[in-house]
This record gives sequence, C-alpha cells and structure tokens, in this order.
Amino acid sequence: MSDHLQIKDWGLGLSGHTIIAGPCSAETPEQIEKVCLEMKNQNTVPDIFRAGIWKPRTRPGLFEGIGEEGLTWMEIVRNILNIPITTEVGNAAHVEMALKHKVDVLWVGARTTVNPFAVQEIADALRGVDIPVMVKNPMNPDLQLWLGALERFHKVGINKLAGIHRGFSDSYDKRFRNKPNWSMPIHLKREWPGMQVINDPSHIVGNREGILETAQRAINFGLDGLMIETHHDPDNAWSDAKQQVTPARLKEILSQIDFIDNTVEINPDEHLNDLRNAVDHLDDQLLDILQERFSMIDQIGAYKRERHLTVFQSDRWKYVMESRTKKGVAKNLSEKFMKELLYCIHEESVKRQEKQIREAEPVKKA
Ligand SMILES: O=C(O)C(=O)C[C@]1(C(=O)O)C=C[C@@H](O)C=C1
Repeated sequence: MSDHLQIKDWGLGLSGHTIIAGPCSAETPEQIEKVCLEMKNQNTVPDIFRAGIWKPRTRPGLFEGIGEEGLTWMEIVRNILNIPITTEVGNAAHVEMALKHKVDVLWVGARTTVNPFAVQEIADALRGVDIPVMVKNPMNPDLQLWLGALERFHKVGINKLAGIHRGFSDSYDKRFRNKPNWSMPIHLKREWPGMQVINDPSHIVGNREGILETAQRAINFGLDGLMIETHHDPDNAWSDAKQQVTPARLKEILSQIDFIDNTVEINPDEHLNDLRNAVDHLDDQLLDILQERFSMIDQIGAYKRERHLTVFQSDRWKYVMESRTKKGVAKNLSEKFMKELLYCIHEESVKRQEKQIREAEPVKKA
C-alpha cells in the first residue's frame, strides 16, 4: 500500500493544500463559462475544477446530471482557467466517457463507496489506466469500507489516490447535512500512512454559512485540501443550491482560512521534548495502573467462576460508570470521553472474565 503517490506527485503541478472548486452540477455551457470567468476575474482559481456530470439523487425526479454532453463543456474550463478537471463516476460507463473526454481526476461518491460491487466495477474499468482517483467516505462511518474502496483501486494499479471526507449520514443531528467525524480521516491516515484526505465542507454543512468554520477545522486537524461547491448564481443552481457559494465568497473563505502547513514535521525543541517526556512518563503510569486494575478484574473473575456468577453485573457497572463519569467531568474531562473510556475498559474486563470462565476446568457440583 506504500507505493501510492501523493497529490503533489500526480503530475498535475499541485503543491500545498489542494483547492478543488466548481459547481455541484454542470448545467449549461453558459453556466460553466460564467463560473470560470468569475473565478478568473476574482483571481480565485482553484487547483482543480469540479463539476458533477452524473448526480446520484436520493429520490427520482430531481436533476440527475446533464450526462456526457457536459463533458464536452470542460474544454471551456481548459480554455479559461487551464486547470485539471475532476468529476464523479458511479459505474464503468461513466469511466469510459470520462476517459474519452480526458477528465484529469476521478472521484467516487459516498453512495458508491458503500457498495463493493460498484467500486470493483469502476476499478476494473480503470485497470491499466494512469489517472488519479479520490474516494469519498462511505455514507456510514465504516473505516473498512473506505479503506476497502481505496484498496480496490490500488489493486488494479491506480497509485494516485486520495480520500475525501464529506461527512456521514445522520438523520438525528440536524446541525449538519452530513455529520463530520474527524476521527475517520485520522484513522484512515493512521491505517494507510501517507494517504491524503481532502475535506468537503459543502456536503458536511449543507449551507453557505458554516463552510468557513468546517473548512478551518479540517485544516487544523491536518487534512490536505478542500473541495468547495462554487456557482456564479447559487440560488438558481439546479442541484445543492443552498450550499454553493459564489467565486467571490470562495475567495473570502480561502483568504480567511489559516492554512497550517501539514507537511512540516515538528522538529522538537527543548520545551516540546520536556513536555513529551512528561507524557511518556504519565503514559507509563497509566499502563501500570491499568495492569493493576486488570489483575483485580481477574481476581474478581476467579471469584465469579467459583460462585457461578455471571460476568456482567449491571448494578455495579452502573455505579462505576456514573461515579467515574462524574469525577472525570469534575476534572475537566468531557462526558463523551469518560463514557467511551469506561466502555472500553469495561468491555475488556468482561471479555477477560468470560475467557477465564470458558477456559477453566468446569466447577464440580457439590
Ligand atoms: O465488579 C465487578 O463485578 C467486576 O467484574 C468489575 C467490572 C469493572 O470493570 O469495573 C466488570 C464487570 C462488571 O460488569 C462490573 C464491573
């Protein structure tokens, strides 16, 4: 997996954070021309121009993309902006058309990433083709599906790869169109060292107002670029009207973001070294304490086995959970963190005790 190429090595002349912008959908040649001219006039030319040609819509009857004809309009982008172009592909026929019209970068949407059959079909259509592919996270926060889709492309020889974090479907949390889960791109980067992830704040927030804040958070976390839907007349866009911004607003957003350089490795000075040494020491203590706790847990496990008691003790667990969470919150630890930590510890405790019971000699009945 290590032989994949980062965005700067895709041969497209890109460096630093990658900015991808353009309309949600290609609508008419005039629309493409207007967006490009406004980008040029505003002096806010992205690194890559995006335009949806085939739109996966949740329900039928909405604008489902202009289709192949829209790809012929990409010449307009090349003439005005002279930058690479990316579009979404959802099946082998889309790939064939995109390649025919010399699209420079492909992306796979969240609805496709969830379906390994569809991803494999696209990957098979790309066997032997040298083109970068960006894979959006699946609709649900399943890291394995995301990784799996990237692996399918890698296996057919695509080595120019990146992920796109566009948030996750969550029908209860109305604050977002697709809720961000910042742990996911970080997990992806941990699992596949060197894998870069672009953030798509437009699909995360689903409106124009929240884009700047979400984009800044993505950069703070160390993501590698932004994909922002941009239209010369967002209110009258044929799809995603609420979340598209004008080129002028794009310019404002990009000028307000503090682009923290994520390629610079920290060269620790004495102060940082001291702090890290202190953390090393504290982590050692944490591990000693955990070792001690699990030794007690094993003793309780032996007791339970002898007395023929179940591993899970709900009243005791409720007390542990509530009392520790309260204490943790008083020590400025978040309730969410406390609950996750305690669930994790409890899960390990019950697994150990159940294993003790399973592996021990059966207790003789008196
Ligand atoms: O108190 C017990 O019975 C334990 O085994 C300890 C412990 C824990 O991890 O704190 C583990 C399992 C039980 O469900 C309740 C609590």
